[in-house]
Amino acid sequence: MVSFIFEKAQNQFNQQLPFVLYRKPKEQLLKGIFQRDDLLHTVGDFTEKGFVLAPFDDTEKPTLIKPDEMVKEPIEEWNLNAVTKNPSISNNEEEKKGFESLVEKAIEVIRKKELEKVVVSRKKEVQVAISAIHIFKKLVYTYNNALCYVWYHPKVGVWLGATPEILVKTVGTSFTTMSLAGTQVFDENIVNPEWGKKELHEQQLVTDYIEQVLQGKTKALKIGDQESTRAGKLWHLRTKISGNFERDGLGKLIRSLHPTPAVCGIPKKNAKDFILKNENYNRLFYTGFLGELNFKQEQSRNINLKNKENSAYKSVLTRTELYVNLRCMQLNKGLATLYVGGGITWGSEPQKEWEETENKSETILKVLSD
Ligand SMILES: C=C(O[C@H]1C=CC=C(C(=O)O)[C@@H]1O)C(=O)O
Repeated sequence: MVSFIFEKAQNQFNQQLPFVLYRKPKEQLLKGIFQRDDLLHTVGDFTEKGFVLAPFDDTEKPTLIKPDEMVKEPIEEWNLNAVTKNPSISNNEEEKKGFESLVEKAIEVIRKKELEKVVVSRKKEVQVAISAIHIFKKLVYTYNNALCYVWYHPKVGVWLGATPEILVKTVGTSFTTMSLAGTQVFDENIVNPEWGKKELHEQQLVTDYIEQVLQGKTKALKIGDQESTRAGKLWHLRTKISGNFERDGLGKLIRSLHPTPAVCGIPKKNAKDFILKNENYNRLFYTGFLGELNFKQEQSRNINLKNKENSAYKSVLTRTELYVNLRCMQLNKGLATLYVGGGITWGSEPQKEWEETENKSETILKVLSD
């Protein structure tokens, strides 16, 4: 059976019109949002509705795909046999040396106490011979716990990814977010991974920072326990955080969270300055955020259990669900640019940080090959 959602996405590509296809973590439903014109819409005060894709640099405006048409379709068996050859990877010694010296520089600045933590990153280029939609299908099949997406705008290009990190989810005026940091390779013989001091400290810094920026701006703030969470072939440390925010305060909430120290650092301004000055490339949408902004959700509530006819009424709540854009890539005429990074603290070692970014790049590399 030909899938309507993929046919529609292909038509949008052919007509150079914006769209996004995505599958939320653990859901068996594909969603598509299609825009009828090719205008590059942006988000101003976060009261807009649509699918947002925001860059790392929070001084630049997020883009918005207008939901002129929204389609949902259950996930089916797709034919994924069309892959031709393995990607050729351009990794070389110079890239490794360059990244390790960036890490050394970051450690130096941390030792001078100008920064407590900074996330440094790099890009990696790979030639691929498969289409964006095919890569997206493989992401969906491979990563059940991630938000998988393919996003296209004729004035920006194609982005794809499978991210494990929530920036913020809101329903009405309640929100949940998470502090995610610390990485180790998944080993199927280990059920509960043990964490070293460096990782525990690195992740705690993120939790403390989020708690601090949300204190005073939100109510009923709850910080969960540190737990291990799996993202493909990796483990991360995570703490769930929840609370309530002011009505009309969504923009303020998002702006206080983004970019979190899981992708930028502490203090935020110094870390961002360090990144912009030293990384020597533009992160664009990597470590930005993406997802549904101000969607409507119908909620049924029982108000009188004795009287069945009047037992339920429906209220409509506004819902937002944004993810941090990690484990992602940009696709341009067969050239895939992958983006990977890691958090640097006092205990970091350049060689290990390089290996960590190599492991992170496997999330995407795995679906680019047979
Ligand atoms: C910056 C990335 O990951 C972040 C999220 C989880 C764990 C991280 C870490 O262990 O360094 C990073 O903070 C990336 O995947 O490119």
